[in-house]
Amino acid sequence: MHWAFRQADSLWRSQRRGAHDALNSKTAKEYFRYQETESIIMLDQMPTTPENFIDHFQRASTSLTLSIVYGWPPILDSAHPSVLHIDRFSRQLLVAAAPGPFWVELEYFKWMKYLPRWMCAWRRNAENAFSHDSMILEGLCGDVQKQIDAGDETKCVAGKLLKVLEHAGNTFEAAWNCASIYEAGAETTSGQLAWFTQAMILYPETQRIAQVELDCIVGPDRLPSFDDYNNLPYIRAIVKEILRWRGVVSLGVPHKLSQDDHYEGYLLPKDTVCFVNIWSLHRNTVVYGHDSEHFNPGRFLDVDGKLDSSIPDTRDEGHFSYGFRKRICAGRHVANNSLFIHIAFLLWAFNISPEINAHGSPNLPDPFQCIEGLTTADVADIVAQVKAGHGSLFDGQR
Ligand code: HEM
Repeated sequence: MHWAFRQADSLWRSQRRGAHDALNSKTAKEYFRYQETESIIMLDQMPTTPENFIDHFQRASTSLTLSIVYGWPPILDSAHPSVLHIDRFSRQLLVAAAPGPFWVELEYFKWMKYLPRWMCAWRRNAENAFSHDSMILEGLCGDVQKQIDAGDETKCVAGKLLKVLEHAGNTFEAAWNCASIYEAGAETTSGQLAWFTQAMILYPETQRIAQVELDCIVGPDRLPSFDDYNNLPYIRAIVKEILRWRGVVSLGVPHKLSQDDHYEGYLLPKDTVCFVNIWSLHRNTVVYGHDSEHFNPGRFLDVDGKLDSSIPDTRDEGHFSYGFRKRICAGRHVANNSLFIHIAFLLWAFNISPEINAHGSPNLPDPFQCIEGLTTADVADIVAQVKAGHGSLFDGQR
């Protein structure tokens, strides 16, 4: 079902090909417009309820993924049923993927699969969640299929995958395949933004360096955009460092060995479930230096301030948060772009600082009010002008 956990068989290969077509570095540029729109909405809404910053991040990430995967217009409400659904779906997945009740039948107590259903709460929960989710996901894909049948040109990922998988005659797989992208893309990006907020509070000097860069390149009279990408190396270094310092998938995605393997004299038998300790790799002082525990975007810049992420085996990412080799995250270009533009917008518009408590000292790091103030009084005006210019993108919201 969820193809991040699927064996690398022929169906996985065709899904991966479809996802590559839809999410590769070149195609990812087609989504710039959506990503900028989500940043504008975030800037517009954040000052009203800055304490709910995580809700704003979740709304933006879910809305973007729905646009990319199913071609939806932006959703504006962080309590929209789709935001809540993706949140519940991801939590279920985390529980199912972690060693625990859902592994009993699969791995260690195989005899338990012969127990009657009424004795197995884990099986009932999994089956109920599966039927419920399948219904929602098939509905989402079904809407796209109707558009295709009506002859509408749809550029969304679901449209592309439905065409690829049509040959295999497997629309149910297409529904789960799209859902895997939808799920993989939403919570991860918003989680990274939450860690970004914490980094800005704990390392205010990095926030100031980034804001000086934004002042020089963007200035106060317009919003940042992807056209500034090459001229904002420090913001791009922040993206890499957030993923290294506090990657949201710090133990990777568990995979089963397809054959016996040997590591440092140990036999790892076929079917062993393996995790990669990415957290530990990111604290390797030989690779990242003696300050590897700390948040320091400067580690990704050379002496001329240019981006330098030449860490072996990371496909130029400079970290392992997107996984490895043929299973590497299919959406990493989209994720990097989202993080870049959201972070540029947030630091252009706001100072992120901790709440000061009744004793005059900051509440670090939690609980905290993250947004203390706008960097310039004109932010609201500029956002309003840009929203007016982007009129069509804000039409037909769900
Ligand atoms: C900061 C955000 C993200 C992080 C940290 C992240 C991380 C990961 C990791 C660790 C994997 C598993 C790699 C493995 O199996 O070893 C993965 C797989 C995947 N990710 Fe991401 N991801 C992010 C965002 C996205 C986005 C935005 C999308 C899509 C729009 C996406 C789509 C996928 C897909 C489809 C897979 C399954 C690939 C496969 O098994 O072949 N991810 N991601």
